[in-house]
Order: sequence, then C-alpha cells, then structure tokens
Amino acid sequence: MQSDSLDGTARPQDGEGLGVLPEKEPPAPHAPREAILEVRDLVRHFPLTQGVVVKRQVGAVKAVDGVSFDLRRGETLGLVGESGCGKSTVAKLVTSLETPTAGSILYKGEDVTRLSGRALKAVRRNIQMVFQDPYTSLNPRMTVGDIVGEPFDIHPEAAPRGERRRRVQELLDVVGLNPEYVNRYPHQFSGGQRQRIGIARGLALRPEVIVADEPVSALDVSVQAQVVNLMERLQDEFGLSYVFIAHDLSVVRHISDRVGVMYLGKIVEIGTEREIYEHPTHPYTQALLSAVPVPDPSAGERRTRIVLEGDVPSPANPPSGCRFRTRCWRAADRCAQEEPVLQVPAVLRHAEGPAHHPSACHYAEEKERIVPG
Ligand SMILES: Nc1ncnc2c1ncn2[C@@H]1O[C@H](COP(=O)(O)OP(=O)(O)OP(=O)(O)O)[C@@H](O)[C@H]1O
Repeated sequence: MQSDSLDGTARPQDGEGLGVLPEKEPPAPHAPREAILEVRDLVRHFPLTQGVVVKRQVGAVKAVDGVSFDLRRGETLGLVGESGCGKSTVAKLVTSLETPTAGSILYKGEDVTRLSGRALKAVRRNIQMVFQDPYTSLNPRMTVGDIVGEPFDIHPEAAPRGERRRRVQELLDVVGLNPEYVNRYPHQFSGGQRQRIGIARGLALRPEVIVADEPVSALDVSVQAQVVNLMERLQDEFGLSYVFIAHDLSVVRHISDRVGVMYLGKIVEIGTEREIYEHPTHPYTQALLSAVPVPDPSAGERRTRIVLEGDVPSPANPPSGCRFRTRCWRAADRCAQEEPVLQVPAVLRHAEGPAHHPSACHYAEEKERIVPG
C-alpha cells in the first residue's frame, strides 16, 4: 500500500512537494556505525516537598540516577525494566521533554541539554517520541489528519500549508493506513491502527531518532508483532535509530540490536541481544529472563526459575551500595557498602565471548540454564 513517492522509486527531491520521509541512506551492513546519541551520567531527581503555603524540599525521587549509553546510527537499543525504574523519564530527557538535573545528551556531538531557543527546536525535530498508549495519547476531538499534521504547526518550515494534507496522506500510507481516512477520528480505529497513527505523527518531521516509550504494551499480543514489524520496516527504509522501551524482555528481543536493563534509576547490564539473552551475568537480568514465558512447556521445566523476593524499593530512598541487593540472592556485605560500576566485571575481563560485556555487579557470573537451549 505504498505510494510511488515513498518507496524510493519515484520520489521527488525534498522541497519539491512529495518526499515526506528522509533521503537517508541506511548504513552499510558491516560499516562501523558512529553514535548518533551519547548519553552520559544522566540524572533526573524530582523534588519531594512538604507544606501547603510554604513548600520545603524534604527529599527527592531519584527517577534517573546516572544513566549512560550510546545509540548508534541505524540501531535499536532496547531499554527494559520494571514499572517505576525510570524508563519513561529517560525517554522524556532524551526527547527534551524533561530537563536533567545533571549529565549530558550529545546528539551528533552537541550537548542538547545546553541548547535553548531555535537550536533546541531544531534538535527536537530530529528526536521524536512515540508514546505508549494509543488510547490516551491521541486527542479524541482531532481528526487523524490534524493529529498526524500537528507537528507541522510547531515546525511550519517542514511542510508548506498547501502541501500538508498530501503529506499527511503519504504518512498514513507509509504506516499502512488508508490515506482516505484522514478525516476520521481516533475512536474509529482499532488499537493497532491508533498506534500506527502515533507512529505516523512521530515520522512527520523526518526525525533521525525515535524514542518509542512502550509502543506496544497496550496492544494485544497478535497486534504487537504487526506494529513491531512495521517499526522495523520503517527503520530500514528511512535509516532511523530507535530507543525502544518495554517492561518485558521478550517484547524487545526481536527488534533490538542491543539491550540495556534498568533497575531503580540505573542501567545494571547492557550488551548485544545475544549477550543479554543468552549470556546474562547480572542477577537481575537473570531473574527477569527466568520469568519470560517459553512456548515449549518441557523446555520451561528444564530451566532455572528465579523468584525475586520483595518489592522494588522506593526511588526516594534507594538502598546503599548496590540498589538490587535487597532482592538479590547473591548479595554479600560488600554490596551494601560499595556501589558496583557498570563495566565488564573483573572476573570476566580476560574471558572472551559473549559474557564479556558491562554488568554492574560485584559477583557477576554466567548462570546455566536461564533460557532453555
Ligand atoms: N513528574 C514527576 N514528579 C515526581 N515523581 C516522578 C515524576 N515522574 C516520574 N516520577 C517518579 O519517578 C520514578 C520513575 O518513573 P518513570 O515513569 O520514569 O518509570 P517507568 O520505568 O517508565 O515506569 P512505568 O513503566 O510505570 O511508566 C517513579 O517512582 C515515578 O513515580
């Protein structure tokens, strides 16, 4: 269902009318990819206040507390963790919807956190967000055409007024929706279709980076795969880089090149898809993986299941040392005193192979039979 102008065969040059999406070459398969985003020591603390008339700060919710990662051009970085671990706050920081308390976000080498005015607006255009819940993130009183074309109100330079309707229809086509539906309202679409509308809106300004905050969590499992497949196709076609957020490791596996696992405001382990899913060394990742449902029940019986005790502690008062220690079966005295750094653990430093990747644990090690072979 693609128009000629968008399938790369007969697209006019940018500024000549059509050509909704970027004229970017996807990276060559084996070319070394440079980082398009470099996130360093990112911190976002939300003040906790007391008092009605005179407010005084009595503490802070440490939603994001020292997060670093690179996003390479054309790749998908999955970010996974339980509810409240700070995933959405990272998404909002990276898309400049929130201001960090500390840290930097380099976009093509420029620190976005220090930009303002026109320079910030230009960067925002290139880093777009797709939101979680297609039921609440779309204004029910706006037509699909107005929703998808809304970014053009903020960035009128991206599409001349007379071109907008046609561009919106092309965007609908590119995400697999009938361009004739441009005057319909969100309630006339299914959940999966609404998420396609959200993706079309995210693509409108031809971004280079899309931060997708749980884009499929609210959808039925059968529809999830369709939306993930659509996002993969769009990534290939337009050379997009994704930060793909989910609370479930199984959701991001298919789409991610690399995965970062978050716990209480920090990334505790990061690596390639194979390193994280087949050779996890952090106890938290191992526990999350052991809870992923497997299609073959006999394989499920053969693997080790790790049940985590207790709840996630409050981010306003995280445990000393390693934040995971209060729920960790491997915790020792050292874990309460010394915060582990996210790096290749000393015991694995001289090892070769997929266990050799950053893991913030003093006692990191591979554990057999987490995932059935
Ligand atoms: N504006 C805010 N003011 C105060 N606290 C906040 C604010 N936004 C988030 N928090 C707190 O920061 C922590 C991290 O929230 P965040 O939404 O980033 O987590 P999450 O991993 O995305 O969770 P979920 O999957 O439930 O959305 C939570 O404890 C949350 O209550």
